[in-house]
This record gives sequence, C-alpha cells and structure tokens, in this order.
Amino acid sequence: MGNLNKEIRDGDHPDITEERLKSTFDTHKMAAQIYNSQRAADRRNEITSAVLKIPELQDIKPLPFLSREEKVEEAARKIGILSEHLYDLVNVNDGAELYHLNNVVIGGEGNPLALHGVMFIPVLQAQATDEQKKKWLYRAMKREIIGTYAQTEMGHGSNLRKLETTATYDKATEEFVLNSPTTTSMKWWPGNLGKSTNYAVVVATLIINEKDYGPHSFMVQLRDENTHKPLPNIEVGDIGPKMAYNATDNGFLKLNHLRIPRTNMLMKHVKVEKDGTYIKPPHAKMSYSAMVHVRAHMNNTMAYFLASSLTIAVRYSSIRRQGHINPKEPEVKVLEYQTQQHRLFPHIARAYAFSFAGAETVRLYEKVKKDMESGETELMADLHALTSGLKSVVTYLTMQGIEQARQSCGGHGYSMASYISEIYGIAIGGCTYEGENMVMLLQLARYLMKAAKAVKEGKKVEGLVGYLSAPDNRHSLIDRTPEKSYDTYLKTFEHIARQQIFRAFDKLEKMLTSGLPHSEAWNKCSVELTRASRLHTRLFIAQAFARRVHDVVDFHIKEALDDLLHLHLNYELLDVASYALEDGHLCGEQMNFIRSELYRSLGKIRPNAVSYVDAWELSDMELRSVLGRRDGHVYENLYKWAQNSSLNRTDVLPVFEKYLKPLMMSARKNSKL
Ligand SMILES: CC/C=C\C/C=C\C/C=C\C/C=C\CC/C=C/C(=O)SCCNC(=O)CCNC(=O)[C@H](O)C(C)(C)COP(=O)(O)OP(=O)(O)OC[C@H]1O[C@@H](n2cnc3c(N)ncnc32)[C@H](O)[C@@H]1OP(=O)(O)O
Ligand SMILES: Cc1cc2nc3c(=O)[nH]c(=O)nc-3n(C[C@H](O)[C@H](O)[C@H](O)COP(=O)(O)OP(=O)(O)OC[C@H]3O[C@@H](n4cnc5c(N)ncnc54)[C@H](O)[C@@H]3O)c2cc1C
Repeated sequence: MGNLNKEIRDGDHPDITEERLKSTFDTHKMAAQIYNSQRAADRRNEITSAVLKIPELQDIKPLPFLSREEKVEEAARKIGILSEHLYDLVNVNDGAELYHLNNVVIGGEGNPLALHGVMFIPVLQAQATDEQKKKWLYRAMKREIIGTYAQTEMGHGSNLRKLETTATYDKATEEFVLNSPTTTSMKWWPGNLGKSTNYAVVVATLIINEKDYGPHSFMVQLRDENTHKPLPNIEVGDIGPKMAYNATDNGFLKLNHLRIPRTNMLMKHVKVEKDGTYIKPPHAKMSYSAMVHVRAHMNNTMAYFLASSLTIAVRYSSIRRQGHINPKEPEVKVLEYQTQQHRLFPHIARAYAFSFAGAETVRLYEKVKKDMESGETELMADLHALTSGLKSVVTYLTMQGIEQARQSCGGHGYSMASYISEIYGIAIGGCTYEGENMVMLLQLARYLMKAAKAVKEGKKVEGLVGYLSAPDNRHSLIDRTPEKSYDTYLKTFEHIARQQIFRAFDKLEKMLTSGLPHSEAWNKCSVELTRASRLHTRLFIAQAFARRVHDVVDFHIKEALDDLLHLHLNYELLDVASYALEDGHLCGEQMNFIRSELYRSLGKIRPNAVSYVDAWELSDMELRSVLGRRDGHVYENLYKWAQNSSLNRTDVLPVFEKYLKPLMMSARKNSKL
C-alpha cells in the first residue's frame, strides 16, 4: 500500500514528511468528500498539472510585489492566454472546474471577467427572455462582450427600494430613460465596471406614468465594442484602491438621461408592454436572483479561503520549532502547543463544515432555480432565509479563522510572504457584499419570527424550522446517556436556537402589544433577532456536518471526519453555551465534560493535522505562500522571496542622499557644537 497522504515527496522537509507519514486516511479520498466526488477531486489535480505545463500561465513574480496597475494588467494578460487554452483545460460548462482554474492561474485578487462569470451571465440566464438570451447571453458566453452587475449606488446598497437611478418609461418612443439624478445615485462598487466591461445589467427604479414599481434590471451597453470608449451620456471609471482585491476594477457609473429600447429590460418574469402596462412577476423578488446565486455559492468560496489560510498555518506550524515542552528535549514544533492546536483545529473543522453545508445549499439553489424556470416559486423563501443566514455566519466565522491562522504564524504571518493578509482582505469583503451581514441576518429573522408565530398559534412547522415544533428536553442529555451520540449535541443546539427564537419573538410581541409601531419594535429587538438567526444557522451547519459524516461509507474517512465533527460540536457548543446555562439546560458538570472532550479532540486531531489540510489539495501555485509551501522549505525561500523587493535593487536608495544624509549630517553638526 502507498502512502495515505498523497503529498509525500523525496527532498521535502523531514518535519513535514514526519507529519504526513502519520496520516490515518487517504488524503485524495478525503478530497472527494470536500469536492463532492472523486471525479471532481481528480479533475482539480489534472487541471493544476496541465496549467503547470504552460509557462505563460505562471505568475511573472509574486503578486505582492506588483503595483495595482501591474496586478490589473497581469490578470488581463492571463485571461487572454487562458482563452486560448480554455477548452483544452476545463469543461467550460462546469462551474467548479472554471473556479479552480481561476484560483490556480489568477488567484483571488480578481480579473476582468470576475463579475462576468459570477453575476452577469447568471442574471441573463435567470431573467432574460429567449430572444434576449440570443442577443446577449450567447455572445457573453463566448466572451464577445464582457459585462457586470451594477446595482449598488454611492448612497444606497442595502435598501434596494431606495435606489435613486431611475428607468422612466417613455411610451411615445418605447424607450426607458436611465438617469442618475444626484451624486449619491451614481453606481458605486460593481466589480469590473470601472475599466474592463462594455455592458452591464443596471438595476434601476422603474417608473411608469410617475408610479414607482421598485428595482428592475436593464441591459445597458457602456462602451463602444471596438474602441472601448464610453458611449455618449455615460460616465464610467474606477473607484480606487481597496483593502484587497485590487486586481479588480470596482467602478462607478453615471447615466445622463440615457435612452435604451423597451426590450432592454430583462423580461423573462416581469413585463412592461408597449403601452406601458406593467405585468407583475410570479414572485416579487424574482429579480433578486443574481444575489441569491452568489450567496448560495459563498459557503464554498469561504470554506476555500479558510482552508487556504489553514493549510498555510498548519504546514508552517509543523516546521516551525520554537521553545520546549520538555526542557531536556530539542525545541518542539509549534504545532505541539495546545494553544496552537486550539487556535487552528476548530477552524479546520469549520472549513469542512462550511463545505458540507455549502453542498446542501447549492443543491437547494439548483432545485429552486429549476422551479423558477417554470414560474414555481414556493421554495424561494426557504432558500432566501437559508442563504441569508449562512452568508452572514460563514463569512464572519471565516474572518475569525483566517485571522487566527495569521496570528498563529507569528511575525512571518504578518509578511505578505504568508499571503494570509491578502486572503483575509478578499474573504472579509464577503461580510459586506451580497448583503451586509446584519441586514441579511435580519432577513432570516423575519422568516424565523413567522415560524415562531405559527408555532405559538398551535400550527406545525416543517423543513428548516421543523425543530421549533418538535419535542424538547428540559435538560440536555449530553453526558447523561450511556451511548455517545451526536444527537444529544444536536438536540442541545436545537434547544438553544429555539429558546433564543422565542425569546426574540416574545420581546417583539410585547412591544407590539404595548403599541409600538412594527418597525420601531423590530429595531429595538434587532440584536436579539440577529442572535436568533446566528444560532439557527449554526445549528444548520452542525446538522449538515453530521449528515455528511453519517453518509460516508469508507471506514477511515468516516473515522477522520467523525473526529473533526466531535471537535466541532464541542467547540461550537462551548462558544454558545451561555444560552444553555441561562435556563439550566446545561449544568456546570456537563460544561466540564464538554471542555474535556474538546481537549481530548485536539489530541486526537493532532497526528492528522497536516493531512486534514493537505486533503484540500491546494497546490503551491494557487496558495502563493512561502510559509504554506508543500515541501516545508520555508526559510531559504523566505530569503529568496525578499530579493523581489524593489527596495533591494540598489544598496543605497536615493532617499539617503535626499533626506537621511542631511538629517544625520545636521544632527552630527549640532552635537559637535
Ligand atoms: C459563484 C461565485 C461565488 C462567490 C464569489 C467568488 C469569489 C469572491 C471574491 C470576490 C468577490 C466577487 C464577487 C462579489 C460580487 C458582489 C456583488 C454584490 O454585492 S451585488 C449587490 C448585492 N446587494 C445586496 O445584496 C443588497 C442587499 N439588500 C437586499 O437584498 C434587499 O434590499 C433586502 C432583501 C434586504 C430587502 O429587500 P426588499 O425588497 O426591501 O424586501 P423586504 O425587506 O420588504 O422583504 C419583502 C419580502 O421579500 C422577501 N425577500 C427578499 N429578498 C428575497 C429573495 N431574494 N428571495 C425570496 N424572498 C425575498 C423578504 O424575506 C420579505 O419576505 P416576508 O415579507 O418576510 O415574507
Ligand atoms: C468587494 C466588494 C465587491 C462588491 N461588488 C459589487 C458588485 O459587483 N455589484 C454591486 O452592485 N455591488 C457590489 N458591492 C456593493 C455591496 O453589495 C454593498 O456595499 C453591500 O450590499 C452593503 O451595502 P451598503 O454599502 O449600502 O452598506 P450600508 O447599508 O450603508 O451599511 C452600513 C451599516 O448600516 C447597517 N444597516 C444598513 N441597513 C440596515 C438595516 N435595515 N438594519 C440594520 N442595520 C442596517 C449595516 O449593517 C452596516 O453596519 C461590492 C462591495 C464590496 C465591498
């Protein structure tokens, strides 16, 4: 039998090889769990190998040494080369293959086609009529035109009903007049809007006969297809550097009474007829589909960002030696410290959990998308609630995990050589885009409050909130039953979420009964409401993890995932235990049990730590991290990496003659006086 950890190679750092030799499971079989099939895991590696054979697709130098302009140019250069090889490298109809190709070749900092693939094409697929698809979608898929999704304005992002850009129907000419009447009405933020795209789906407030019909989607050509010059009545540009994600030209757009044909409104579900008659869609929020599309996929992208940071941190922690546990023995790998394990392992478990919850979410999303094709909208509310909660909780916990990974690398974690700070910057954008996290938690809370009301009225609720109608134990059975079952943990999570949902509900009802208007009462309860949403979502994540472990057949993989799940349940429960202590559902003795199970779990995970992160099969090319190198040879490569610094081109910088020398000279002169 070969090595179970598939990353072992001759010449690697002995400390990392030692870790890999301890693996109790086949890392490539584990990759099949993460990427949802063995075929998908195989394809990722095949794509990486093929890319490595194309010299023009390699980074010209480490990305942190590029200026913003160079980053934009480098991403565009690679997109050009990729287009030549695309059909040989991937199945272009497979989103996961395309996503992987992008991560390996270009990385997370963006590229001119980022929003084209992530939102422009999906919005056309979901909202364009067949005729409109012929006109734009097929051209977009062949990349004859490049588009983006332009919704957010300088003054409004969260509250779509107050978008100031107007699309006023002119019956006489059968046109819409698109206008940005104020500075704050300018589109501000859309990815690739600034310089790359020549088309955009613009979301504007529809006005017919002076009546406001709310946000609707319109196809707008921004630039000449040959010269790329902005068209008349259009002002467009880049919004400037950001915290990260700087290979992308997030942009602004001002429309000055721009006229577009009536048929440029995306009309698959909603219509404005020639005479201005408005025909409602089957569901009022069908036009929000592009946002739901991204939210549904964000769990997996966040899992990927988190796993990338942890791969870097865990590999580095296995070659970094510092300090002693036993003073008579050599310095230990920092991974031996319990604090280091506690800092990293629960986040490894979360990365797996997000990936499994993500797979379930994408399945529901695909079903709803198919239903919507035929006008069936029943599950839209469930999907909106689920994706709103997950989007918020997963991005927030990912942020925490990446930052812990950075700190766990000590000083070198702060260097861009770790690349963790860039991953952090990219990932935390997710707390804001596709709906600011608090705003989206409050969307889920609306759904939860409706369910709570139904239960209070004696109705049975099912599906994602079914547990609100299920029997509850007054006291948790954790450590109170002979068999060790995850059910006792999941029931405790259910109890905690249920209690909080009803606590928020009762508070809201009390305020409403006292005569407070709904919106004011809602605001005064909103912290409690967001707590309810978080707890409900964390329950779902734990359940999704347990469902996946239950379904795994391979004994060794099941055992390894079981260890991670055990860690996850104990760690997460400790994190929210105050809710269960408050009403005596858990007692001090059970808390001690949970804590000791957590510490036991850390020890159980330790031998497989490197293998759990290796199983994500993230190549050096896509990690772009000196600390996270597969071979563990960090130190000599840190030194090589620093040679790229432009400050090292000369021994003496011009600033010496200009500023430092006069400063020192004058100081020396003064001290002689
Ligand atoms: C595939 C690739 C994946 C990931 C990216 C990869 C890599 C990441 C790297 C870099 C980044 C790349 C891309 C980022 C791109 C970012 C793009 C954007 O940010 S686009 C702009 C996004 N903007 C928002 O999300 C705005 C948030 N606001 C809203 O969505 C709405 O304003 C809000 C839902 C908050 C309110 O809407 P409103 O119309 O006012 O409704 P109201 O509150 O009154 O609710 C009425 C009723 O409708 C229900 N509802 C709302 N939305 C939906 C929906 N989508 N589906 C179903 N139902 C919905 C709502 O619950 C309520 O129901 P009830 O009355 O309670 O029954
Ligand atoms: C990297 C990145 C990429 C983006 N890409 C795109 C894109 O391609 N296309 C596009 O159209 N947009 C894009 N955006 C914009 C993004 O979608 C919005 O910034 C986001 O939806 C948040 O809206 P806002 O900026 O209006 O925040 P605000 O709503 O102004 O948020 C400010 C604060 O107010 C709070 N708040 C607001 N409303 C409420 C409420 N009702 N209840 C309680 N609290 C509230 C928020 O919680 C937050 O704390 C992008 C943004 C980023 C950062």
